[in-house]
Amino acid sequence: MDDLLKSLNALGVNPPSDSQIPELLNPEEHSTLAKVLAGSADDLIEGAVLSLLENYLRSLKKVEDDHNRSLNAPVKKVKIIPRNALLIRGAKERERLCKDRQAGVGLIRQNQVFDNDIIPASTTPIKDLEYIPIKELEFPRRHQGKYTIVRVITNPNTLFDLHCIVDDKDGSGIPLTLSHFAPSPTAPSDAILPYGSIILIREPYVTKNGIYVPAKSDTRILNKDSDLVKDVQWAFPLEQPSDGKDIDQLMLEANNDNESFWDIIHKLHLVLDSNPVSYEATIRLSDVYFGVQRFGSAYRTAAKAVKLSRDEQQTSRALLNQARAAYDLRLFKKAEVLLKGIQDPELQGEVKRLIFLIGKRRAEREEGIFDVAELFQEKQRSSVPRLDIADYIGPIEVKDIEGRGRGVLATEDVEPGTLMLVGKAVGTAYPSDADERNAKDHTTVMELNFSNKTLHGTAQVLARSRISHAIEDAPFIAKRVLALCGSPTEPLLTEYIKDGFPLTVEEDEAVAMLDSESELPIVDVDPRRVGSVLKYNAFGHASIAGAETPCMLHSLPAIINHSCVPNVASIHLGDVIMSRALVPLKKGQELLHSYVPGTGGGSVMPPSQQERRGELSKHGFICACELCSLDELDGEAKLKERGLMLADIWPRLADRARVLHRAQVEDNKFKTELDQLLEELEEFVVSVENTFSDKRPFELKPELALIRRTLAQLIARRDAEKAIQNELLSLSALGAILAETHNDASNTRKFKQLPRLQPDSAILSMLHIVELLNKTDEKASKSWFETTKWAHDVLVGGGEAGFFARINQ
Ligand SMILES: C[S@@+](CC[C@H](N)C(=O)[O-])C[C@H]1O[C@@H](n2cnc3c(N)ncnc32)[C@H](O)[C@@H]1O
Repeated sequence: MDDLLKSLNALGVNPPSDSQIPELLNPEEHSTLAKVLAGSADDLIEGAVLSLLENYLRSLKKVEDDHNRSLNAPVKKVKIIPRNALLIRGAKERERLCKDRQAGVGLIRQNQVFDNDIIPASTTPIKDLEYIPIKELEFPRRHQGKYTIVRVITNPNTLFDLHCIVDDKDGSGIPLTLSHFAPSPTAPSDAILPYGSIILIREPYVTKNGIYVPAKSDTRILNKDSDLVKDVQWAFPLEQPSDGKDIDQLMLEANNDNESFWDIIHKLHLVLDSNPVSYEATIRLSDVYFGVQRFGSAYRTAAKAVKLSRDEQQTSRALLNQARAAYDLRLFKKAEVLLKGIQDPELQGEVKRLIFLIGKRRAEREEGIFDVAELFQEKQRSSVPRLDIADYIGPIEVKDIEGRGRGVLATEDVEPGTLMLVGKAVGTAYPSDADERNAKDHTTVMELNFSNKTLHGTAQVLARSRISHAIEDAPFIAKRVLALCGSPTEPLLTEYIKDGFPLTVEEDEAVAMLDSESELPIVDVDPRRVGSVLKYNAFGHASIAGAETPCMLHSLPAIINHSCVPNVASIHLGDVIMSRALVPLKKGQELLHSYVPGTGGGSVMPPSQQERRGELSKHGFICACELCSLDELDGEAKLKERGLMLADIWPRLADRARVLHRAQVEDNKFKTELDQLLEELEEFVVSVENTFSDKRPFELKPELALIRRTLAQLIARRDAEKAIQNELLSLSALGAILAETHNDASNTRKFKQLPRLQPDSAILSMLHIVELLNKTDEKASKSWFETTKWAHDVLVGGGEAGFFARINQ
């Protein structure tokens, strides 16, 4: 990949964007991609780009073939390479990576993963394994029943995978690759696995390139005084790795807020290596962990700082950090206890603020009281929003549902608009999280798995790593991830589902895990299991085409099963999902929302049955919802005809409509074009309408909604009445049922049933009706405005303040 990028750069051509990456792998897309990448450059450049893309695919094929060959090679003993040669090789690799990083503007990193189905993570407990030294390892094979212990002797390189040279107590050296080890591609590996770290590797898998560890849970980082290594005599001593900087200098740099969090963490580790009892370095380390969302580490480090503190002021400051971390981990009782211990008068303001926030979070958790308007604003303030809210579980329960695994049911009859549940993501990855070091250093990760032919983009890879690391940081969240399904055919992990829902751990138990003096109870987190949980449960994992969208996992919302016509409106606010009843739900009725992008909101053409089936195919079920049954009535031929019309004719009509809708000057040319387009749109509506069977008993025809709305926008200049009719038809197409008295100005709830799909588009249609009526019938307009606010409250929540916060966005 680097070669491809360098060659494109030499031609003066931009690298492919996140969303263009999948096209690199599809030879049929190459000519279009070459055209787009070459832009207005001449044909010669376009031809050169095309041949670069073809070469790239050929080189990938070669990598795949080499890999497959190596898997079938006869087993041999590893060759022990002289230690010096290995050290030089390690240093060179690192130098190359540093250079790449420095030149890293627009850098795309490719990460080809081969392991998935071939090398599963080890599950054998360490006590059942026997030690094996490096010199007895063989390749290619997994050493079942064995473990080895190695020591990092070169500073590692990273890109999720971590590469370094290690030796064992006999002094034999070998390259080591640790898969999924880094939480981010820009995190300096020295912060994650400092030089000198001692690692136990369960059932090591060895290839011709050295030891390859497929899952982080196959390793344990051992303390130097651990029973397994404290008496070991290492054949070679370690050299001091402080990059030649003295401790004061490192501490000074670690206090610089302009440095990246991971760089600071690295420097603080070096300081603490030479002075483990430094309060200053420990408290600073706990500060910095908040920035990388490591609240468990922040908590434990702050607790250490409390012990190291030398006066009241230092103790108070460390207690405050520990309380903040407990708050972030939603351990409110513990946070309150810690806050009570803070004596420093200067910190009382912050103590009060945290007590206030705890009260707010409790009201959210216990009573479902949320300030939606404030959440909208908070979301707007950040490009990578992570909102401060508590989860809420409304009148719902989780039960097994025949043919669907588990599902979420209402525990009482509820009215539309009732808040059913609110969930904050267990882990969130925004593609730009990969650029934390420097905004210009755009890192795109493409992970291509040859064995199962899947391709993951930056956010998806990041989410998997981050969630795996988050579990390690706060092991009590393991359940919230690993109790979710890993695929429609794989069994659930019994140890995580045995206590049922809501997948939380009692606060005292969680605190005991964090406070434990011994090493933390280790949860076996196989990042590949986390990856498959994400694939079937995360929002933003739908397809690689969503490479630029965030990827996030919400444990309870993930249990809601799918319908193309939802009965709950699940809205996304940053990393939060709020689900409200969209129809009156009966006790025992199953909550259903849509897994298919485009059914939730925005002015996009709702997906056709074929597109919905495509999106759902990985889930292994054929949807039999209301809409799918209606589409069945249309028959194959008509569905196909509709699909073709929408793919071929609609985009061009929509483009022309967009231009005319925005036009400022209404000259003769504009008028002729508008007449013509209106005529074509009316004809198009009729043709699309004809693809729906007469047997459909109601108006749910999502594909007509956007066309009707577009027509309404254009026709409004000519005929307000007709525009209103089209908006009403658009709402019906989204599943709304109008009240018989919807013309009546005194009726502020114009619907028997609110739209079931695309709530945002529906709100826009309603606002357009308000605007159109305002010119002719102020009373009716006001009444529709009240309806719109009510509809917004039912669909999205937040009352009037929420409505205004949202439409002002
Ligand atoms: C996000 S999970 C939903 C929770 C899941 N039922 C469970 O027990 O963990 C998605 C999986 O649920 C199942 N599922 C969801 N909606 C379904 C439906 N309408 N019909 C059948 N299975 C469904 C599929 O196995 C799908 O892969």
